[in-house]
Amino acid sequence: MLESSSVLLFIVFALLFISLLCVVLIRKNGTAALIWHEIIKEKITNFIMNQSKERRILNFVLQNAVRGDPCSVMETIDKYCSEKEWAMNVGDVKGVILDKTVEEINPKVALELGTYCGYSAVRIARLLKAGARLLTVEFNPEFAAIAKQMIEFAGVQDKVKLLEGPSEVIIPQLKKKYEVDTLDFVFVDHWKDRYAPDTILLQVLCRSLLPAGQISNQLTHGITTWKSGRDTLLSPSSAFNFPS
Ligand SMILES: C[S@@+](CC[C@H](N)C(=O)[O-])C[C@H]1O[C@@H](n2cnc3c(N)ncnc32)[C@H](O)[C@@H]1O
Repeated sequence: MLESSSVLLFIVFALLFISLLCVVLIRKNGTAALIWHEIIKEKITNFIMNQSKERRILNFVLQNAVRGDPCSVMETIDKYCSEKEWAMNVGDVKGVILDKTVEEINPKVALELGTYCGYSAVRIARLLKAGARLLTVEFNPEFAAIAKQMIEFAGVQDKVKLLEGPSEVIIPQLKKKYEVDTLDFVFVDHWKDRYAPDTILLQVLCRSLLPAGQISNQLTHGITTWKSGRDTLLSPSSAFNFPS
């Protein structure tokens, strides 16, 4: 009797110790925090609410933002993601750098690789001048559906075309299927392993209209890598031209 109660006591203390260890780890270690928040906690919340995080973000926007006001949509997404759940939007800090680049380049045709919930698409689209357009590429059907609603709610749907599918399939179709002759601005923000191959794909597609030897220079000079190393802005000094 005494033996079994001391075993039970040991288990309780061991569990308490492990829980305490986990809490300290989550607070002190970035990777542990990421695993807890982004994998374990998110999966539990999705299961309990029977709803994805991206759907929760959209619902929060639909309930709290002003329809037809892109800035209100952006602010509401930022509020949700800073107060409730982190999400992989470019966010308000890096968003300011994105804004500056878009304003500086003033693109007629812009391309975004990686739409997610549409945050950066709304952010870019609100700065486009009349007649300019943004093509944004997303291969996850759930994210694409959410982004479409987000873009429409923000009132920028006339400036944004969402192309659903993998970037490596969409990029070669830009010229013929989507009537793109020139790309003035590319925001590369999809999965990291596609950064280089898709950049090369864009290079190859515009090769014949650029003087030999200038392509790599032009691209190297045009690329700004964010501090986090995650997102890349591709803003060549002159546009990407697609050969006819
Ligand atoms: C970091 S998120 C994009 C965030 C978004 N630009 C923003 O700031 O609001 C990356 C997105 O790229 C998408 N993605 C990743 N690889 C892709 C590919 N090869 N083709 C199309 N979409 C891709 C993912 O599904 C994800 O939604």
